[in-house]
Amino acid sequence: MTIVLTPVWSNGVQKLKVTSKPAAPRPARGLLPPAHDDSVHAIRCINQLRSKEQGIEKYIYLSQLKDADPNMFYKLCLSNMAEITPLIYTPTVGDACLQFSHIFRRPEGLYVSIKDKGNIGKVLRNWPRIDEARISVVTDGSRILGLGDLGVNGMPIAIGKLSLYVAGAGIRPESTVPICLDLGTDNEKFLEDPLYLGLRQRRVALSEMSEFMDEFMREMAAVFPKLLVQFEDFATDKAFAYLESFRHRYPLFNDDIQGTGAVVLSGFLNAAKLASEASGRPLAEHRILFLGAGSAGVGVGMQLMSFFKLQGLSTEEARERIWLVDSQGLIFDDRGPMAEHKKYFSRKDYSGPPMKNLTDIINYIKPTALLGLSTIKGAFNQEVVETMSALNPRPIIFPLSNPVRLSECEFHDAVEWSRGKVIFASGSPFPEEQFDGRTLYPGQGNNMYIFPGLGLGAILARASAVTDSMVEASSLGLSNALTADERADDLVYPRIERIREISTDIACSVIRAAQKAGVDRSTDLRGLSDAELAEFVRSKMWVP
Ligand SMILES: NC(=O)C1=CN([C@@H]2O[C@H](COP(=O)(O)OP(=O)(O)OC[C@H]3O[C@@H](n4cnc5c(N)ncnc54)[C@H](O)[C@@H]3O)[C@@H](O)[C@H]2O)C=CC1
Ligand SMILES: CC(=O)C(=O)O
Ligand SMILES: [Mg+2]
Repeated sequence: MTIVLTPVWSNGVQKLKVTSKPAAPRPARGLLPPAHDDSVHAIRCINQLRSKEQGIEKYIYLSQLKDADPNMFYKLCLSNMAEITPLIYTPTVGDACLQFSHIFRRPEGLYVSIKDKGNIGKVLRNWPRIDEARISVVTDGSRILGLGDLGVNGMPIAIGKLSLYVAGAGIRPESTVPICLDLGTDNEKFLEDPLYLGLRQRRVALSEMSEFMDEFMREMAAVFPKLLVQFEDFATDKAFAYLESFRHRYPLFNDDIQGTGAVVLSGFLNAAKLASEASGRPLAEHRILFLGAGSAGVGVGMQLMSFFKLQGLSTEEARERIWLVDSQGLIFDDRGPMAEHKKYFSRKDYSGPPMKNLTDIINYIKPTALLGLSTIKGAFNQEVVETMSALNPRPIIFPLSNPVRLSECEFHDAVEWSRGKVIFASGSPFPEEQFDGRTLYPGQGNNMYIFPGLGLGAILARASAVTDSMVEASSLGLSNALTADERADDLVYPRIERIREISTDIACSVIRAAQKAGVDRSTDLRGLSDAELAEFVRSKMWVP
């Protein structure tokens, strides 16, 4: 027997009903080989996975295993997080997206295209598990990782993120809804590919897309009243526009802007302490330079304002400690017209000639931290890392672009060029390195640490909106989750194997923030002590 706590709703207030249910039935006698045993089968499955050489073959195997035997798939994920996450998520999911129309075997998720405009509700109602739906990752495929416009081939990113919701936060598999919106693609290669699975047309105009998005969100709320929406990998202008237009009307967040902001703030809080211990400079004196000023760069910049405010700086003082560089160089007012989202961090204190060379910019700003969200492979070259190392006893260098092949810098190089001093976190994983007889560990500054716990907290609180305070709480929850052992190894993020524990901490912080903001509709959770709340969160996690 399994004990089940079911939330029941009465007059908008949630109560818990305790019931028990029998364990899942075994297949009838004769339908499994005589010596079949689940624990041995787990070994068989991991051996089959490891026998495949290419990442994409492993991805296909895991995708089929998930379809055939979701329990075993998630069991393997949970017991081999460090090995399997890079296969179902970045970097391998990037290859899966690029090749999606060629490796496609079976439909998974929901496709809503511009041809459905006017009938979107009807399409959504075709989803087979409407009542169970709690979390949807929605992409329009217009900026998948750093790989650009992949159109409907972006579906694997929604699927991969949702697999991490299940593995990392115990969201029930049947509660997840991957959605890919097909509004056309400007990817020439795909438009000419006879196997491409999306509409063979260019992206529609922004005005038409906005009408589509209004209808889509309205129908989502009507068809799935308990659903939280995560916007994923929309091109930057749309990412900002749709977050702003919908976040006050529906429970939703943008992972690239807010999730990435939260994960980097968290790692930065820990990294800055290590760097300040080495330099003796106060935390408030950190200076942060970004290469890349898109949804991720600006989203992280906005969230890092909290780092300085936590040190007692005013909003204006916080903003002055952040510099942004885009493809045209340092962003400053006198440079001329610029996209709306870049204006907030545009410098008013520089009016010289355009400054493009990254080393020159570093020598001018003297940053303590260099963050990459530019999609430019190798942009943090030897000269850049050495310049940062000459300025700082422990330079903070976070090449955060995905997937691995677009990373601004590899961990091995960063360690060598900084003579082992670098404090490093990257968007996609790198192996640990030996230097001077010590083992050095790279952090993975990826929103995968945040969204499972943020989503779980928002779902359990039945939040009517995802507030800035909830996003910040997820970040602080993560930065406080480091154990003494992890701190002793100079880690800035916890080990991924502890993801469920971390997601519990994050979810609790998010629920408390939702309560404070008054957006929680599960008001009975307000009366729980912190220990009871953590127990409640754990009890809600699905276990394969
Ligand atoms: N680690 C993580 O958790 C996350 C990482 N990312 C990664 O961040 C990257 C950027 O994403 P978005 O901001 O949404 O994309 P985007 O395309 O909007 O932004 C890229 C930015 O880099 C700048 N850039 C391009 N070439 C440059 C050059 N040569 N020198 C300097 N700047 C240059 C562009 O001007 C733009 O400001 C992607 O690789 C994405 O995978 C995004 C979200 C989360
Ligand atoms: C990690 C992620 O969300 C991205 O690279 O877009
Ligand atoms: Mg993303």
